[in-house]
Amino acid sequence: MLNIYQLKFGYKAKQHLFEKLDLELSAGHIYGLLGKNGAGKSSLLRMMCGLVFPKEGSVEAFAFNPMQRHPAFLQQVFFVPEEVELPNLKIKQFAKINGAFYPGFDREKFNLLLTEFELNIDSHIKDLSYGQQKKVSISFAIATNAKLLLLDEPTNGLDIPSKAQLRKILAGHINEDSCIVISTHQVRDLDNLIDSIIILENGAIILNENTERITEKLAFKVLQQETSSNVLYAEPSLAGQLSVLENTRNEASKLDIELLFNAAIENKPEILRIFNN
Ligand SMILES: Nc1ncnc2c1ncn2[C@@H]1O[C@H](COP(=O)(O)OP(=O)(O)OP(=O)(O)O)[C@@H](O)[C@H]1O
Repeated sequence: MLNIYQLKFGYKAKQHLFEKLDLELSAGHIYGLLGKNGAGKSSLLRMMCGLVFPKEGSVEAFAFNPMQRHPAFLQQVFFVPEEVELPNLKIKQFAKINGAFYPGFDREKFNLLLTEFELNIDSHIKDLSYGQQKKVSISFAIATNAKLLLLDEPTNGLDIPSKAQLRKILAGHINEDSCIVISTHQVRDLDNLIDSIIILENGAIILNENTERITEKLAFKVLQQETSSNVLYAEPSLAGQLSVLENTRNEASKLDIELLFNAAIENKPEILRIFNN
């Protein structure tokens, strides 16, 4: 679906945000893109849809080079930025004008999603709250049926019931021809939705694995003390030490994305060793 090879990129001539970054995304998956503030998550999403260009290396998305901004490519990709900016129109006018650009745009689906988010298609966008505008943007993005859906912090600004609705909607939207990449710090909002985790750190991808393989290789446990030599990372909690261990005994455990992220940042060499074995 998308291949990034040996990517070098920076906004300034001598400062590189990415160095030799490789990434492969497959259709049928919902990826969670994680990284610290400033790691370059939004920049990477922008690169995937051809809004910024690499200095070296290549990006290929379903046989297109996003840099060329070919209409047939742009019709198949949709990026929802963290801060949405919608035009001063009624929702229905917005959908009519912009939907024309996307051959796969499904008006009925758009109406349905608006209803699920309790929005009225006759409302004027300028009368909506920030969270409501975000819902319009996400609904439109999903209704385009784009192959590649890129969402930057989609749950920011959404109220608690809407986060659950968004999870349900995205889970129902994914199919074997499409791929969703969600950049987020709010990992708990997307728990049980994301099926693959990408961690971006220091200009490179240090982890790109599906959740099954992660729990095959790692165990997430609450320990009363750090007794096991397999502990890769631990942090205190009221219940005990929240710990990430190498899963040498094939134990079943539930993935804790936040803990995984902290383990990957704090103990990168060991995490790399385990997944590259
Ligand atoms: N248009 C721009 N011009 C110059 N520098 C930029 C631009 N956009 C982003 N940057 C810089 O690139 C770096 C990565 O920014 P980016 O927004 O991609 O990171 P991020 O991982 O999405 O961060 P956050 O989690 O804080 O949203 C930051 O140091 C930022 O200041």
